[in-house]
Amino acid sequence: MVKKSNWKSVTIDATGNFEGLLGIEECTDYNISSFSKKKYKKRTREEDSDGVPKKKIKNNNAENSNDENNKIEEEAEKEIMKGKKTMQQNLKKDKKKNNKKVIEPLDSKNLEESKGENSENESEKEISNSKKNAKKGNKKKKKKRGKKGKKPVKVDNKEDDDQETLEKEDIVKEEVNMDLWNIVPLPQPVLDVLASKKFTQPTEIQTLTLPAAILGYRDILGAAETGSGKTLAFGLPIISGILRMKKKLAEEESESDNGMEEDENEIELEENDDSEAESDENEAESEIEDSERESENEECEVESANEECEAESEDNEDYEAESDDNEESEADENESEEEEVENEDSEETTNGIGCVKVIDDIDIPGIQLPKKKRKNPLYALILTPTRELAVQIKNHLLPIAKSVGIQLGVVIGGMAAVKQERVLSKGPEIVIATPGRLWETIQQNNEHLMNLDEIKFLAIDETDRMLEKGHFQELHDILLKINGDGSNKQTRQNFVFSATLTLIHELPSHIKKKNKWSAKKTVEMTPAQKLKKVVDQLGITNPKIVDITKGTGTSSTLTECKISCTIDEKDYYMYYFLKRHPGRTLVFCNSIGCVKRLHTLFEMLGCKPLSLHASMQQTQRLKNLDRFRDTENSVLIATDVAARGLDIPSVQHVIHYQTPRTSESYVHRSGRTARASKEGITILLVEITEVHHYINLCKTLGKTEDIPIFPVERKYFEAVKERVNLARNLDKLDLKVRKSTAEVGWFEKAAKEMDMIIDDKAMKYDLMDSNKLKKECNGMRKNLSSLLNRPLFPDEYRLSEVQQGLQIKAVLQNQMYTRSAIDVMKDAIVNKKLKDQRKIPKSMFKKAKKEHEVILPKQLLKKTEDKGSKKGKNNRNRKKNKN
Ligand SMILES: Nc1ncnc2c1ncn2[C@@H]1O[C@H](COP(=O)(O)OP(=O)(O)OP(=O)(O)O)[C@@H](O)[C@H]1O
Repeated sequence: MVKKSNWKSVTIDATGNFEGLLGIEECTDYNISSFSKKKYKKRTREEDSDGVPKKKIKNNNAENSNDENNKIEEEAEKEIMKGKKTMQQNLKKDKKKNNKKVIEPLDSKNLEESKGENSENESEKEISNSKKNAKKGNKKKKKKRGKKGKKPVKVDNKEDDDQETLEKEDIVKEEVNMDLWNIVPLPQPVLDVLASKKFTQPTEIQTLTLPAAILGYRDILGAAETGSGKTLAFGLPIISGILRMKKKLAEEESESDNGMEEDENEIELEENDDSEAESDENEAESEIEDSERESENEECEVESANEECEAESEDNEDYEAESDDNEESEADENESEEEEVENEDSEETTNGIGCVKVIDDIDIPGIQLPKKKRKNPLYALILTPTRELAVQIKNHLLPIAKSVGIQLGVVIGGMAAVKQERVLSKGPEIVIATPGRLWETIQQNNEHLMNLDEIKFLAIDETDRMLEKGHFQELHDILLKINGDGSNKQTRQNFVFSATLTLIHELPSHIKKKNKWSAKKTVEMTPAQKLKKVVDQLGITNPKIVDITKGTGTSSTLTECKISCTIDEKDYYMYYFLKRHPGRTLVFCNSIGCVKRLHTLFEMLGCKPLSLHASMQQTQRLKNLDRFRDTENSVLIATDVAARGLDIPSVQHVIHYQTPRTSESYVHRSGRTARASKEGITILLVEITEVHHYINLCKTLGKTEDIPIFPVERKYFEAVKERVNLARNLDKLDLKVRKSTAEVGWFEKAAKEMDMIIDDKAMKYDLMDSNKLKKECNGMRKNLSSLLNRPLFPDEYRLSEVQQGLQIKAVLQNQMYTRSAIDVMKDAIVNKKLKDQRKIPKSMFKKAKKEHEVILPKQLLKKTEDKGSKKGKNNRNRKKNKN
């Protein structure tokens, strides 16, 4: 565009009809500049502030300048020739940006046009961005502020609240000392995210694995207790690795671009015979411009990546069709806006200097055009056994990835195919997936998953579960695909993590028996052999093995206990526990049927339980998990789908309603509490048929002592039983009512369809039965609700008095009432130990005394002897007195 201009009047030296012509002016001094993004921004802002619509300005300009353009063009041609090189380089950059567009041979006019094209493209982006921004309104503004705040730059003349945010964030930064993360070089934005989460230092597993993974690029086999931070132990190396790769790729690209530029420059030099000094100047100029543009483009890319990430996170969090529609309609709106903007721009450019002719996909001999820019390749794949875990890992890594412009995508069962397609079409660098859906998507030839054998990072969370025989056949297929012909194996970094990676089972009794008689004996695996098997299955070479599980896999902050009972009593104990020790409680069952039964029963008992199992709808599964997370005293009854990896903050209690079949299951279920150094308690309900599972479990986990028994106050048990029994009966009756109503309904319907005449009497009896049952059911429901309204524990009586105003009592009783299960159990353990100590036989004490006599210094011994003699004298005196 023409930037600065001076106009001089020109005398007309010609004959002809000049009616209506006032005079001609010549532009004598002007500059032509390319349309930089920042300048454009400024311009649009000015226009906006004038309150004049953009389109109008463009048209007016066009009218005024139409007749002037010819002259300007002539003069401009000279100037343009000077800046030809600069233009060419700008052109190249723009071609790279728009990659599908090829500019016609580089004569001066086209250069001019290309300039217009440059500005057009940039302005197109700008306008569409600004429109989008305007639409997003305050939300977007807030986000931008956040971004600005992250940069430790002092900004003057900012809005007050901007400054405030900066100051606040600076304060936060000052408070959080992140020096302990210096073991590895992490980008500042990543450290900022970690600081905001108050992760002031790496956990043990992170300390032991991050340097080898990030600095040594080693494969990692990590076994650490549940809740110890394994996700970041593989997440951070993957993110920082991708960043490094992207940076390297960008450097290589810019190098090859420079090479190409040089070649083209040489051709130019031959053509134009420009002076050396001039070309140097232009080169320098163009370099500066290029670098400016590049940095702008980078910013732009990162921003858009971030936006996409955000959108995606929303996508993934919400599986509802409703939101789908909204998103789609929003996308449509944006598209139409962009179209509008395109039209505006084309009007502008055709009227002004930048007249552009664009031909798609034409190769110009002698000019090597940049390859069509490929969408982000897939760098990393994270595989998990459950959908919830995949979503959780995404949520855990998202803020970190987002801070450095890396996108994450989730591929899990239960997700709508359209949504799945959309997620992958964005080209996320990291895909987190469950094996089943991933394999399905691969088989549908999804473009983003085509080059799985070229991925640079592979993480398998809960690996032992994933590689178990009979599970996840798809995983083996996926691994075959990833390993391909084996050529990329060496360049891929692998992460294998689990809390039970090195847990070894005792041989089952039937194999032991078999071993007795057969010559071919099955030998128990050692942890090393188990790891080797994993390494072989995955095709990993020379991994760094870190095992800090200390044989158990459970956290040291976990308090374990059990309740031995009959199968019938399990409901009583569970109800007692939930009522006596309110708190976020996760109850595990071995089957979906059991989950369903307990859900109905405890719903009737007013415990408002949530449930989670594999045959539920994915939306409901995630909703229930969220509710459980958000409600303080909530109860989630689940199968083992919730056992692995789920990180729900502040789960206080885990109840194993049924003894888990494997020790791995016990470890992972129990690991939902006592996470990240917090305390938690796990209670195992063991009935007689489960004892052998319990014994196996203790053996595998290397327990030398029986798991201690949780103390239950028996005095409340009658009231507990009464309620639970009533609820059970109600449940049974309710089922009967539903059955009979369904039967009557079915009979009537079938008779109608078959045009049968029904015996009214028989029908009447059926209906009477059904109504009678309903009445009975309602009566029982009333009884139960009045029972439930009464306090179960005496403390509760006093609590209700408290509600009437006795506040001092409230404090005391509240303390009594909410006494935590952990405290109760800890007290019980201590008391039991004290009792056991008292139980030590006298002979043991004598022996101990003898040992002490050897160790104790002579002086002390004398004192104790003196005391003993004094005591002896006193005793003798007492006896004498008595006599
Ligand atoms: N460096 C850290 N400092 C403090 N907390 C951390 C740190 N790293 C991770 N955490 C937190 O610890 C909790 C457990 O982390 P994570 O889910 O990664 O554990 P895990 O070892 O994978 O557990 P599981 O074996 O059950 O899957 C999370 O809430 C996470 O935010």
